[in-house]
Amino acid sequence: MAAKEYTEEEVDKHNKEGDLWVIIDAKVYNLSRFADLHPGGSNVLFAESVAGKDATQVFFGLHRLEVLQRPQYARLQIGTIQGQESVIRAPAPGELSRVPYAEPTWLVSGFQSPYYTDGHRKFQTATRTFFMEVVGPEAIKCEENGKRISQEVVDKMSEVNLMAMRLGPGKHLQGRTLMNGAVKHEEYDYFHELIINTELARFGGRGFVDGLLAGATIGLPPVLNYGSPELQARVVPEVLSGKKYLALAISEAFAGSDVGGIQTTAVRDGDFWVVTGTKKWITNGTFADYFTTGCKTETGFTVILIERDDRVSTKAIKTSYSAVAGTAYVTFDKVRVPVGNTLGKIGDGMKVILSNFNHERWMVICTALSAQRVVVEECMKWASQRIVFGKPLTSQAVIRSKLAVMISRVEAGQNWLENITFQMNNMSYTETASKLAGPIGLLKQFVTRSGEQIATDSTQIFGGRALTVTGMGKVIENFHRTSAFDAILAGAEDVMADLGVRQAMKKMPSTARL
Ligand code: HEM
Repeated sequence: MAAKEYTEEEVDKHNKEGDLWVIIDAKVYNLSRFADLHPGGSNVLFAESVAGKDATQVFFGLHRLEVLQRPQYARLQIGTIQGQESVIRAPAPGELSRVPYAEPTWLVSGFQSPYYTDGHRKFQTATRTFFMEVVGPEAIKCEENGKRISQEVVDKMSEVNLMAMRLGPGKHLQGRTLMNGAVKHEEYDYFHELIINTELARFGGRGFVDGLLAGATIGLPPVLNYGSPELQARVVPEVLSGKKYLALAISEAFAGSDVGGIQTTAVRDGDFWVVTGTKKWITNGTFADYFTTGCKTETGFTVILIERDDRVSTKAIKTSYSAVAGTAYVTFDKVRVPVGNTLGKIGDGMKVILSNFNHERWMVICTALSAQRVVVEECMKWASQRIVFGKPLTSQAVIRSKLAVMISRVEAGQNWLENITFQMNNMSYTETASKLAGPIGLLKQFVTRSGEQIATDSTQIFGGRALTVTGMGKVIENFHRTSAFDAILAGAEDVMADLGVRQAMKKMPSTARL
């Protein structure tokens, strides 16, 4: 950090080509040599109100704070302004945002919650710190370059048992040290998992949310709940330690939400299944070693764990979100799979898949809501720092009205989510399957419909900046481009809405009349 102090008068003398200083947030920057390299052009820097002056307001109308944190730009700072203190700073690892509605109320000072304990708070701090320090830089890099998450970061996630925790509470956590001891395995509940899902979606990249081994999160539970002890003993440790990767392979070009229509077939040949067919939109499929696969068998629908071999081929599908998710088209060409790899009973695959769907959908709700809250924070900051006609954007009633709707949607979703999470904590796995499928479906469609509205409103607030992949509006651009993923993956929005109502109709008492 440059220690030299200057007065504003001294800085003002450096206001021309070859000798150009500016002040941003009480810090003095020497832009003399940088001016010609400035991505926004050199002439804007020589404007009378900028050269040698305090350019804080104009700077934050055009750049994100992270620009000043990049090493190549941070080193342009040569000192500070005497008697002034810099006030703008990025949150430290683990720190909560103080922007209103940027955090759920349970994390806001002075607010109470019936659901969270001090243990959850401690876990939240440890988890946010971990994500900001270890995962965040990787998230930003991978979202941009489309490369899969590095083994180095996966290894660090395994050290804190992140993958295991993402499967929810259960015996698979026994004997593991969770998030460096921030929670004991017997205390771990769905609110801890909600915290993880919230933290992992805070980096403004929807592709990375799925690239962060979402495939195993949705594909391993069937192994854990329905695999034979031998299969579990081999596969579960490999996947939870990040040594092997796993994907859920249900959807096909032939069938999506209508799981019953799938065409991949498994035919018995002695102690083996011979599996033939294709799967589409398989998250993490490009790099998966195992595929939890929905197959048509003689007696119905059966789920089988298929290990990658030379009869399994995967091809990346170009989607509108980042290739980091490893979305694949998978072809099984007469793959021989031991019958011992069957998950659940033969012909009983629908039960395996349906019970798994609830947790998957709940997870999508958590991450979608978290991403929406990030959008609210971006809009709150932008609307405050963007000056139009001499006033901040927040002075426009139409902007405040959009913020009001956005905030209300996120808060409504959050409250409903916490209620459902509380029920999950107090129901058995089978009870969850029978009682919560409908509410989870309804909540998912509510949250994803909100997401579409939030995408539209935030784009209006950011204007042209929401249309560029980099710069001020990059989070909004990403959200707007990808919010439909949440509305489709794990069950299409309309199907979710319908499921919720159909489940409710089934429970209508025969005694009820107007
Ligand atoms: C330490 C000082 C500065 C640095 C390191 C810097 C760096 C950058 C960078 C990296 C960009 C590319 C866009 C982005 O990544 O956000 C940019 C764009 C720009 N900068 Fe600067 N800048 C500085 C100061 C200023 C100042 C004082 C002005 C005042 C007018 C300015 C005006 C612009 C403009 C107009 C753009 C284009 C913005 C857009 O495309 O939306 N910059 N600057």
